[in-house]
Formats: sequence, structure tokens, C-alpha cells
Amino acid sequence: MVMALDSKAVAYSAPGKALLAGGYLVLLPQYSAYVVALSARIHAVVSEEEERANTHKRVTIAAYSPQFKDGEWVYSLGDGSDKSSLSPVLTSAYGNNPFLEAAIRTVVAYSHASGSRMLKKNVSIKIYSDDAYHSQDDRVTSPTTQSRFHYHLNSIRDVPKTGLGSSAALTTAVIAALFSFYLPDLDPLDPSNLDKVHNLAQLAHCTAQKKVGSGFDIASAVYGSVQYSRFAADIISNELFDPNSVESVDKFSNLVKNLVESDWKMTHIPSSLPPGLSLLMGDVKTGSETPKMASMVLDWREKNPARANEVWTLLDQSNTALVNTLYQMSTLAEKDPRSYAQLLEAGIEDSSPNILHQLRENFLEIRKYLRIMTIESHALIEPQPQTDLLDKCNQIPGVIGGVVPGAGGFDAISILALESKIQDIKDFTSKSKDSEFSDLIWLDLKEQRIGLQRESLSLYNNL
Ligand SMILES: Nc1ncnc2c1ncn2[C@@H]1O[C@H](COP(=O)(O)OP(=O)(O)OP(=O)(O)O)[C@@H](O)[C@H]1O
Ligand SMILES: C[C@@](O)(CCOP(=O)(O)O)CC(=O)O
Repeated sequence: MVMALDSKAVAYSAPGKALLAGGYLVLLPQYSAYVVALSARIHAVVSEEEERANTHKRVTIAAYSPQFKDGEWVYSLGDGSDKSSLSPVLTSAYGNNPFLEAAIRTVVAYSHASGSRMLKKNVSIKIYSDDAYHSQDDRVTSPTTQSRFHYHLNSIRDVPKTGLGSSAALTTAVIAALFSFYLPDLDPLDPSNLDKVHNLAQLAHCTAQKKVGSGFDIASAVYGSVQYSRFAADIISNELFDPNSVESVDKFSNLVKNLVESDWKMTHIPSSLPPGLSLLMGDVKTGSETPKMASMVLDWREKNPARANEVWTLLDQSNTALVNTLYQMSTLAEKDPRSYAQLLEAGIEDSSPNILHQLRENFLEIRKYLRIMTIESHALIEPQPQTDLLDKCNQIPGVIGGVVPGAGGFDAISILALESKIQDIKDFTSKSKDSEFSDLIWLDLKEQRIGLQRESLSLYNNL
């Protein structure tokens, strides 16, 4: 599908994430998480769709995700003159897309309350996502051989995802592009507007999931790599999930605006891995159900408060120790680059103790408590096959340490390794006959600490 873009189009992209430390704990505001933003990004390009005629005072918002079969969702929208007419209604599609729908509804409500004069325009949203988000088993040749984005034979429902937070990156990119289109005087990247985009994206993501999660994935999609602690879950009231529960369009829009412009009292401290260290994400091809695991862990916590508190306190101390070691390494790299270069040169194989050994110990401590939680809550956070895989990885020259990211389970592993050894590590696992490595696929990504960014339209020429 070749798409022409008019000059008034705007494009934004947002990154995926790896939650290296703080899974489960981040659900509570007193704990913080360490989230790495990834080079795998999702792009949204928004433009006016002039060729469509408006019917019965309704405008059209058409979203296309051309990399996937049937990737088309067309919504119709009223002009705000009756109760629910600012809610997007799906008019033609092969299935719904709750994240897109919630993103459109939330940003339209905010723009209405902010006096946008662009809401009567028909809009087109084009979505492009980097390959690492999805299994490439059904990949077909892209329309141009040079393209960064590849195409699938199947619909998005049928292509396995790798768990990088595609819904959070999609929601964030779509919200930013629509925000810029409907409120052209505001720059979404201006720090005060960026907070609004963040709050809109959190609200939309919660609406689509019908629950208020920790929000770490949206925070890193917006702000990039961060140390994050959450907003209070109860700031998002139930009526915000359903515009029909509020008497008028104006009232709903104002509720959204008030929430979006309030202070969410959360923490997002920019961070970045130390130089010379790289993140490797391994997809292990099976997958786990995160919501089910989270409810098992929270259930364990409720039934065993004293014990759970003890484990979470120790796990939190281990998470903090890891973050401190990473911070110490970055400081050393800045203050004494020669010693730092010698440290990386010596590597973890050097027998005299160095900060790389400390970093490995930090990972091992975190894993110890994740395994205790696995045994006691029965949620398979670090199940035995993942233990075996991580232990095997630690034996590869250049690997410093690793964990099961996020909720853990059979989704993925995250490894920190010396940048200079990344290719050797990949060669090692692909040639190895060890059964632990047989289902492992290293994803094509690295840390890219930047969150939301504006994109040049030339990126999408001839797609
Ligand atoms: N490229 C895309 N085009 C259109 N919709 C997409 C795209 N990528 C993701 N989505 C939407 O996001 C949904 C996937 O969200 P989900 O929360 O299940 O996975 P995830 O965010 O990738 O993974 P995780 O939460 O485990 O990190 C898809 O079903 C679809 O609705
Ligand atoms: C278990 C939890 O803390 C992390 C889930 O992370 P992931 O989706 O597995 O990357 C849930 C959450 O924070 O919303």
C-alpha cells in the first residue's frame, strides 16, 4: 500500500520498554522501578483526509496499520452537539482496537474542552511499528526494499507479540500526533504539554485495559528511560472510563481536561545505562499472561502481608542496589574515563573484584527474591527453564547479568552485557547445541533513552 502524505501531516513516535527492576512492586507508589526505553518504536502519522465527505454532521477518523492484514479501523464522530457524539463509533473493521479507540476518545474530549477548531476535519492516522514488537515468522517482502518497517501476512490478532509494550507506544504516539493536529498552537514536546500527553495516554491506556495498572510502560513511552514511581490509582475515577455515565459531552470533556491538567505526583527521573554496556532482549517464544500473574502475586501479598512485606523490602533493596551500581558506573565513566575503559577491558572474567562483579551480584540478588516470590505465590515469575537460561547466559564471556523483565514468566529475558561482546554473544547462542538456547531469539534493538519524539515525514515516503 503506497501512501501519499500531505504537508500538514504530523508524525510522532514512542519507544517500547524493558522493566529491568521493580516488576510488581511498581504497582504500589512507595516503590520505584527502573525502565529502559528501547530503539523499537511505534509511529503515528496524522493528517487531514480531505477526500472523504462528511455525512449527517459526522466526521471520520480512519486508522490504518498497513503492516498487518485487515489493519484498518474507521470511526465516526459527532460534532459534540449531543450526549455521546464525541465518542468514536467503529463503522467498518475486521475487529476492534480498544487502544486506538480510547486514544481517539480521550484526545478528542480534551481538545473539545480546550476549544479546538479542528474537530470537524476528517482525519487519517497511519501506524508503523518496528519489527521487534512482533514475531517475524509470517513476514512478507515490504513494498520498498529499503523500508525499516516490514509487513505481515496475518492480522495483528494472529501475530505473536514480544511483550515490548506495543499498546503503550501505540497509544502514546497516536495521542501525541492527534494532540498536535487538534491543538496546532501547542507543541506536544514542550515540557508542560508533554505532561499532558503523558496523562492523556495513561488515561486512554487504562480505559482500553479497563483497569488502572502501574503505568510504567506509558511513562517510558513518553519520557524514555526512567526511574519511575506511580501516580495514585484513585485519581482516575470510573466515570472517566465511560462517557455515557456523564450527563453531557461538555461535562465529560471538562472532567478529562481537569484530570489531564492536574498534578499526578508521580516520579520519572531520566536515566540511562552506563556507557559500554548494552541491553539484550531475548524472546523465548512461549509467553505468559501478565494480568493473571499480577493477581496471583497480589493475592499472595494480601493473604501473607508480613511475609510479603519482608520479601518486597529485600527485593526493593536489591533493585535499589542495582540502580545505584549502574549510577556509580556512569559517574566513573564521566569522571575517570581511563579507569572506566580499563574496567570494561578487564571484564567480569578478571579475578580481582570490580564493579562489574558487584553488578552481577545485584542481578543475582534480585533473581533470588523473584524466585522466592515464584515459590510462595505460585505465579511462575522466574520458572525453572528461565533460571536455567539465565544461568547459562551468565557463563557466556561478556555477559554481566540478567533477569526476567517486567512480570517475568516465559515471555523474555533481559541481559546486560559488554557492548564490545554483543556480536560474540549472539554468535555463541546461535551456534550452541545447549537446549537452553534452542527457543531463544535476540530481538533487534538496544537502549534508546529518548521517549516521545517528532518524526520527519520523509521517513514514510513511498511506504
Ligand atoms: N502496530 C499496531 N497497529 C495497530 N494496533 C496495534 C499495533 N501494535 C499494537 N496494537 C494494539 O495493541 C494491542 C496489543 O497490546 P497488549 O497490551 O496486548 O500488548 P503489548 O503492549 O505489546 O505487550 P505487553 O503489555 O506484554 O508489554 C493489539 O492487540 C492492538 O490492539
Ligand atoms: C507486573 C507488573 O508490575 C509489570 C508487568 O510488566 P510487563 O508487561 O511484563 O513488562 C504490572 C504493572 O506494573 O502494571
